[in-house]
Amino acid sequence: MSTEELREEQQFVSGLYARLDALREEAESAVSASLQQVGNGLQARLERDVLVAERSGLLAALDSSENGLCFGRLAFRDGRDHHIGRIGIRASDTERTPLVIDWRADVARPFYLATGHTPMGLRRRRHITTRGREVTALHDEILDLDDATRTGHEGADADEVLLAALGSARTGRMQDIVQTIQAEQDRIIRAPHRGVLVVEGGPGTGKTVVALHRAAYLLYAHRELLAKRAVLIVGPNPAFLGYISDVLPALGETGVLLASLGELFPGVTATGRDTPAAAEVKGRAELADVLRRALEDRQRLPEPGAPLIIEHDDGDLVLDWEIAYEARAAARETELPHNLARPTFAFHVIDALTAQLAERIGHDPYGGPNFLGPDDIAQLGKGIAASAEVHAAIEELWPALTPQRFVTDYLEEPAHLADADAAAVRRAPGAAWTPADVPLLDEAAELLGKDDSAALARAEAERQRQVAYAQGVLDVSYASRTYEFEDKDDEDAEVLLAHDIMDAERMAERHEEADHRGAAERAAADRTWAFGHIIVDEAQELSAMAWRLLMRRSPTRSMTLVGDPAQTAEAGGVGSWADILAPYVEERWEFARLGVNYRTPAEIMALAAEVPRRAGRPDFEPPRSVRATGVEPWARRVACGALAGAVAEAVADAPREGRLAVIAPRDLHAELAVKLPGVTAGELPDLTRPVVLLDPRQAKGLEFDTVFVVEPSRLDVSDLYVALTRATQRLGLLHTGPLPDTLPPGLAAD
Ligand SMILES: Nc1ncnc2c1ncn2[C@@H]1O[C@H](COP(=O)(O)OP(=O)(O)OP(=O)(O)O)[C@@H](O)[C@H]1O
Repeated sequence: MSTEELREEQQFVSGLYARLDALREEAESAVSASLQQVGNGLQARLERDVLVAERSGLLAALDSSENGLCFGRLAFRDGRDHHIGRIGIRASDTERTPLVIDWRADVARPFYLATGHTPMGLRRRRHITTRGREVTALHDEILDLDDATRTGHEGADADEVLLAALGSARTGRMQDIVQTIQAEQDRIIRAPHRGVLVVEGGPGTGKTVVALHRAAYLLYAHRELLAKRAVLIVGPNPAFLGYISDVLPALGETGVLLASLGELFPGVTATGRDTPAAAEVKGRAELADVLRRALEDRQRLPEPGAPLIIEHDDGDLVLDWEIAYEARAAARETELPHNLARPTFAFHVIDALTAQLAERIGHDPYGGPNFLGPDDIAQLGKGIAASAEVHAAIEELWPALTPQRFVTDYLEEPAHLADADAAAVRRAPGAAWTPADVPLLDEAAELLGKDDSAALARAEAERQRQVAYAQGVLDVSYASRTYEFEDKDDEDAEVLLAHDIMDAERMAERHEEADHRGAAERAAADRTWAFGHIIVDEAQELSAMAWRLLMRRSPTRSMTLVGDPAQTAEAGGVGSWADILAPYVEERWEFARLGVNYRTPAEIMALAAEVPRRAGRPDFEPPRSVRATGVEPWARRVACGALAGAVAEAVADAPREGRLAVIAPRDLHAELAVKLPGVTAGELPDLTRPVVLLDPRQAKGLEFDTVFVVEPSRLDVSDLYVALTRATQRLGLLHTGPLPDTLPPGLAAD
């Protein structure tokens, strides 16, 4: 009986792959045919571009669905029967019957949420396990206890599929979890996209993976908006972003920008590192005010009685305190950013100097009216406005500044800070930018403002061009027919049909929306881009200044923030969600908690939980581990000079499967690396290699089958907690001195 079920399921899945192949072939030949098309004129070009863009996006989605295309099946009590997969696919018949439903569609929801208690209309839920295109196993859960039919695939343990996924060897890249999303995670993934949602959870509770699936879900449910405005995912560092970078493409989504804070100021690469003290000072909210005052300092006046003397063909001009003061007051009164207020300052200075010169040249010694007429004065003014010397004087008093110039000058001579703080942030000329500098640059860019009238004019011209371009397509009905390979609850399927689109303006917008990757790329290059949704991982690490930057990128405050205050490492990290959010949304934010640890086995978590408990939080409750392995963590004390050798020995003895990390203080890396042939280390380690050497900060957010923590007594509380919670199977500690007080005495030797 069970083989019969398996055979039937295989037949269905094979048919599905045949349909996938056919769709792929169609899309491929449509792309190559249109690329060969050498039509002339706007209409032909548009026809080709629309097709190529749409079919290329379709192809990418189809390609990404090759593995695990179909992984579930729902049998409803009312007779409906749906297969669930990575994407929705319809048959080629005239009704375009849905063959498989996208996991994000509402109708797929019982796959994740239904329980024996709340069956959501289900009779049976089936997990389909595949290897390539072959169906290897079925797991059925009976949700309607009155239903006596049995398939022979009823599992004794409903979590079998989940446990298999969790116990499998790591690859160095995060995988998607569409097949095993848990109910508490599903609720977060599908939460409404408006407003701010905070997701808190301990290590391994799936915060990162849930955030990524939420991005995929939001792009599906609100594609109109989000494909155009793009989704931003902020992670702690580039290595981490590399680790998670496969998940969204595997879910068929590319309209997402992954970036660390240090990458959020276009044109700046933050490769430097701050001391903890410098990062803390730079992250304080008061820095916004400090920079504002520092900029006011750059709006200078000559000393009273010591005016600037400007050489001029018609005699020296005197730019004194009074003239500069009046000009500065007028410029400040505009309340425009510094660079945009500069023309007002310049205008007043030039005006005053012109009056000065006119007074001198046209002066009637006999007390009569000035000899010069308005035309003569205008002529004089032109001469002054064109004078390089006058410009230099204006530049000295009210310089045109770039954010880079201003922040560089500020950090070389920090003002408005206590001496110790100023000493912490002072930087040497030519030093590299650090991630904590990026919010300062962004703040500076706001204070300085940019004259973007030329860019706006260009954008408008481009829009007009797109509209004209789209006009051509309205007659091209075939060319703009695109595939709906997805069912998306039918009523608002994502179909772009030219003949549905009534005016060229709207068509131009639609064309722009279809360019998902384009939106993410455009966003990456535009400091003022307003994202459709922002997801922040390790949100507890961000400083007050970093939040200011992110909130500017999210004027609609559509955000998901995930984090774990117990893992806060950065001194500048903000303590509570309420403190972070109050300035921006007051109390209007939602909170969700994830309470199950899917990564760390119970044995390891029991040890890790001791760290916060012994560090002053005796009531600390870690997330509950979903599995135990029976393997206890161990500690090995070795003689001082024997540490690297002992680590190498432990690595050599460890099981080969999966990935292994040695987590050690940075200054030990050189001596450890020598003893670990083939190890990967440095700023951007290749996490797919079998053995990786990391410092605790780099290990944040990552996971490995086996972890060795070296010299735990040298790690502070949160770094130690993070390091201990990275293993999915085995944990060992290697140390030369006594273990820290934050670990229980009598930890088993291996
Ligand atoms: N429902 C699930 N099915 C399968 N695997 C899951 C599920 N939920 C989480 N996982 C796995 O658990 C591991 C931990 O997830 P993730 O890294 O997202 O946790 P986290 O809360 O961000 O952890 P940390 O705070 O320690 O970085 C990952 O391997 C993830 O794929």
